[in-house]
Amino acid sequence: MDPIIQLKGLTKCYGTLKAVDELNLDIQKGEVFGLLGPNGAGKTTTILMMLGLSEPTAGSAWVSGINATSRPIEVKRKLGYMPDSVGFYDNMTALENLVYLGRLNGLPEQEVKSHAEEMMQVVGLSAHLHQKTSTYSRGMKQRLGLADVLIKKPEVIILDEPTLGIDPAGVKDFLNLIKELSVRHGLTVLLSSHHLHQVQQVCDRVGIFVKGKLLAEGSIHALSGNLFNRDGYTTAITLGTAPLEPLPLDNEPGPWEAIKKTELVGDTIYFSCSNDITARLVKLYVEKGFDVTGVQRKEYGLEDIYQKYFENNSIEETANEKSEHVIKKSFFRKRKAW
Ligand SMILES: Nc1ncnc2c1ncn2[C@@H]1O[C@H](COP(=O)(O)OP(=O)(O)OP(=O)(O)O)[C@@H](O)[C@H]1O
Repeated sequence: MDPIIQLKGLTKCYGTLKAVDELNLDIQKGEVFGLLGPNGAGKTTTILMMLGLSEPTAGSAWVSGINATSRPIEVKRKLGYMPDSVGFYDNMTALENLVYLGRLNGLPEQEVKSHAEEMMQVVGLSAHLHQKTSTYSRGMKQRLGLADVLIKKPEVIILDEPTLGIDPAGVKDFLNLIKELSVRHGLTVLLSSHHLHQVQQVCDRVGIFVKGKLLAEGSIHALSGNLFNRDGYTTAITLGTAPLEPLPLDNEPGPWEAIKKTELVGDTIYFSCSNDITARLVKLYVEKGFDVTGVQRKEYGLEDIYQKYFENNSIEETANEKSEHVIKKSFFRKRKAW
């Protein structure tokens, strides 16, 4: 099946600055794709080109087989875009707001109200249909924003930092809702965010952007696998009594040639290996009569993946309040021992 989103050599220059640099990306129908990158990486510029709101310098963006640049109006019918802050008419109720937007989007008069009510139900706001949006919390406004995006029955929704300013419980609910929409309704979701933990929870695949280029793209599992291939597997074994030195394995039968480095720190031995031999190591220590009190196999999460891909890129801090603390936390957080 053809990808629902296809970016082919997509490039955007502002004067001498290449904001987006020959971007190639395919996104399949029903996928939840996470766009990750620091401020100024080119995410918004890419989204604007997909929406047909900005013209590429070179290359093309396709949505449902429609060229976003040459047929922007048709593309907008396929796409729903939710910016990081959604505005409503405060003096109108939530339902009135939605009905108004539905009419603007050309929904037939006989179905606009029932469809708006249905969307309110989908996003969990049925109990607040007739409440003025001025009294809505930030989390409720984001849900209403989603209903607003869904009302025109898009095939793809693009969400820019959708959980900004929502409390942790609200974030969890919102992410679950996105996932559910994707699974139940086959909706394709493009989520632009700095919140790595949230992206990890909800996205099938991620793309890591920096300085207009896509440095890596794939499932978290695949990207994590790449790092294992590059850096190897690490297993930490903690013993009840601190050994004087790691076991000399030279004369033992087993896959020990996989071990590249061994390090003893306190009562924990760290093994860096070319493949995963955790189970064999535990078995060996138990057979030798040691009390094994802890075993940990290093797993790469999205934060590690992000950090690794940025290792050789200097990160410019910006004054953008929106994500400054999140970026700092992700990039400069003291690494754990391993
Ligand atoms: N209209 C414009 N004119 C000139 N430069 C621009 C324009 N829009 C964006 N840029 C520049 O292009 C680069 C990419 O910006 P973009 O807004 O796409 O990044 P972003 O990844 O969305 O960042 P953020 O996370 O801060 O929203 C930045 O260096 C930005 O300053």
